[in-house]
Amino acid sequence: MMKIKKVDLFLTSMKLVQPFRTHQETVADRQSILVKVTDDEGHSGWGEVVAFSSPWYTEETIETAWHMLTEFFIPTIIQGEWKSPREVNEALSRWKRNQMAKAGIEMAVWDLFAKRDSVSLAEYIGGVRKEVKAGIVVSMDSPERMLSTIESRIIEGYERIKVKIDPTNDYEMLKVIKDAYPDIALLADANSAYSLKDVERLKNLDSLKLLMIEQPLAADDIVEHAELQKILSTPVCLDESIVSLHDARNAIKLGSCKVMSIKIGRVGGLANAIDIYNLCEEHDIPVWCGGMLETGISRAFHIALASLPNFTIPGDLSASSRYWEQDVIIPEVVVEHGNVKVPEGPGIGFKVDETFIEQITKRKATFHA
Ligand SMILES: O=C(O)CCC(=O)c1ccccc1C(=O)O
Ligand SMILES: [Mg+2]
Repeated sequence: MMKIKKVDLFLTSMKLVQPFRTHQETVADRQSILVKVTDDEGHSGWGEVVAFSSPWYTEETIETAWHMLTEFFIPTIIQGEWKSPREVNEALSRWKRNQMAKAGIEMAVWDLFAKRDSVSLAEYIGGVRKEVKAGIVVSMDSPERMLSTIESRIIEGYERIKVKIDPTNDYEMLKVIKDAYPDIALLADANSAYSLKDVERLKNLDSLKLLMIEQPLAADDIVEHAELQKILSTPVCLDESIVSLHDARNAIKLGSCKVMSIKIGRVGGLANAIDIYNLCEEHDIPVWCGGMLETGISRAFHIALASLPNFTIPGDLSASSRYWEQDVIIPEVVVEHGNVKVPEGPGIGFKVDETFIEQITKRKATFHA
């Protein structure tokens, strides 16, 4: 049994080393909500809300998440006695959606349980890999600048490259990259920039033999994605469309994708992420682990998740230094020979730098049982 005695919220702001550009939004200053839960024995666990300041990726924002946490989710979990992180996830499921806000606190509870039991989070969830494959995302830019960024990343050891595309910047830019690096594992993420009207444009990308195309259509275009996948030989990967196990089930049933990206925040927590992972394994759908321009806390969770055996495709797992001058964890995440080591220490396996967190905190709140 676990009694949660205290919850601390830190609304932080960190400058990205480079602004991150998609067709919808440019992120330069990254706000996050870092969540610390403490039990009655003095153990504590950390989680992170990966919503953005504006609702460009999903409908949540940092402020809606703050509201949900303070008014509903913290009061729901701070009074009970919990047998497992899953039980906390189920208690939160009585409230609708708001997946990233839920995930932020649910993750902290997973870290807390693993720390109390003195096992690494990876081991706690059945992870087997000692290291996981890294991957890099190159934000939208001119083809020349994207090519030179890709060159540096390849030198740093990344073997899988993802680029952002939209209808004004797709085939030609991808062709330039493919011609320069014919052997690189290349995928394109459209973040819903297309509709079925663009089917010829998308079909034209088939000749590039991309690893996959990520989220070409809108988040709720689950039926349209199935139509598109029938026409394309390139595998479709869903990102924004999958925010629950139910969504994953529908997508598989309809044939809306051949690959799925799993992000703990997007799907409302680690328990849901594991459920989606298991469902995909049952249906031979390869999965990979996404990223959210997150701090080291959420990244640590994604590293633990990616240590499960069926994460066969390198994810958006990059070094801390690709995003931040300084990360909130010690040591920071590093990529060596294209891999990230899965930490073996208890819980997330990184020390959380609370002194640094205090420095970047814009708003703080503490809740007692
Ligand atoms: O490097 C990362 O953290 C992932 C970059 C990325 O593509 C992304 C970042 C934030 C939100 C959505 C996405 C996405 O996968 O669509
Ligand atoms: Mg994506």
